[in-house]
Amino acid sequence: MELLKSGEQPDYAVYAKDVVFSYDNKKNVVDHLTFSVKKGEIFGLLGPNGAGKTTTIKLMTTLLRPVSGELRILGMDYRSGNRLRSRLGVVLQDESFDFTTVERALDIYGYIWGVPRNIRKKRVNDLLEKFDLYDFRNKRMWDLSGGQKRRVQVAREFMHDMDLLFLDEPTTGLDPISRRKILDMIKDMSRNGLTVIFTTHILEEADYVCDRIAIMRSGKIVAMDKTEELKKRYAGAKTIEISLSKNRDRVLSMISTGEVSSDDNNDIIVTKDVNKTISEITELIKRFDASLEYINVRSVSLDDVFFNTINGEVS
Ligand SMILES: Nc1ncnc2c1ncn2[C@@H]1O[C@H](COP(=O)(O)OP(=O)(O)OP(=O)(O)O)[C@@H](O)[C@H]1O
Repeated sequence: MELLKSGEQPDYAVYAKDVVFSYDNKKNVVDHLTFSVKKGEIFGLLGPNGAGKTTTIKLMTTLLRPVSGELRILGMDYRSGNRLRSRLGVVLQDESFDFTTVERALDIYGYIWGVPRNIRKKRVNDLLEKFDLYDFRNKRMWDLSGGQKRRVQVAREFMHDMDLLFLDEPTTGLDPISRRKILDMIKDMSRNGLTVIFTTHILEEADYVCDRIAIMRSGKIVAMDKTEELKKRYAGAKTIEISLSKNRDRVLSMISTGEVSSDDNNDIIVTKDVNKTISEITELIKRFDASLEYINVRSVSLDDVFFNTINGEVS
C-alpha cells in the first residue's frame, strides 16, 4: 500500500495510520485502520452492515475523535477545527432542514457557510436545475418523498466550496435516473479536482464511479485496490451460481476447486476451471444423494469479489 511519511502528504486528501476508535472502550469499531486517499480520487468504502463505514466517515469529518493513531485530512491534523471543517462537505444518512422549503433550505446552508447573498442566489438556481428540484422549490422538505429529500441533502453540500466531499450512502432511496445523475455529478466534480469518499451497498454504483475501493469488515480493511485490479484478481475466473435442495451443506463443504460463498439466499462458487468444478459438483451430488435445483455459470462481477471478501477469501 502506498503511504507517505507523516507530515509529507501534499497529494493526499486523507492519510490514516493505525486509527482506532471505540464507542464503549471495549470493542474497537475501527480497528487499526491504515489507508490513504489521493486528491481528486473517488474512493468507495464498502462493507456489510456494522462494518464501521459510517464511523470511519465520522472520524474523517471530525465528528468523532480517534482513540489512537494518526489522521490527517487535507494535510491537516484532525484536531484543526474550523480551518479543516470549512474545506469539507458531508452528507450523512439522516438530518435535513425539514421545517422549510427546498429553496430556502439550500439558501440557509449557503448562509451558514458564509456564501455572499448574490452568489447564493445563483448557486441555488443552478442546483435546483442540476438536481431536478426546480418544480418542488417551494415545497416544504417534510412534504417531499425520501428520494427527493436525499437529492436536496446532496445538492445543498454544493452550496459551499470544498476540497473533500463525504457521502454516506448518497443514493439511498433514489430512482435509477436520479441515482445516475448524482453519480455523474460526482464524476464531473472529481474531474474538476474534488476528492470524494463515499459509502454504498450498491456494487454496480461503486464499479461505475470509484477509482479505488476499500472493503471493510469488523472495523478493518480486508481488501483495497483500484476497482479494475480487484476484478482482475479474478480475471479468467467464472462464477457458478448453484441451488441445492437436499444435502446442500455437505456438498458445498467438500468443494475444493473453487471459492464457495454463501448467505441465506445465495450460494456461489468462484472458480478458474469451470469444467473441473462442475465435474466435482456432479460427483459430490451423486456421492451425497443431493438434489440440484438450479445451476448457472457467469462472469465474475464486483458483487462476487465483495461477497468473497466479506466471507474471508480474498487476501
Ligand atoms: N453511536 C453509537 N454508539 C454505539 N455504537 C455504535 C454507534 N454507532 C455505531 N455503533 C456500532 O458501531 C459499529 C459500526 O457501525 P457503523 O455505523 O460505523 O457501520 P456501517 O458499516 O456504516 O454500517 P451500515 O452499513 O449499516 O450503515 C456497529 O456495531 C454499530 O452498532
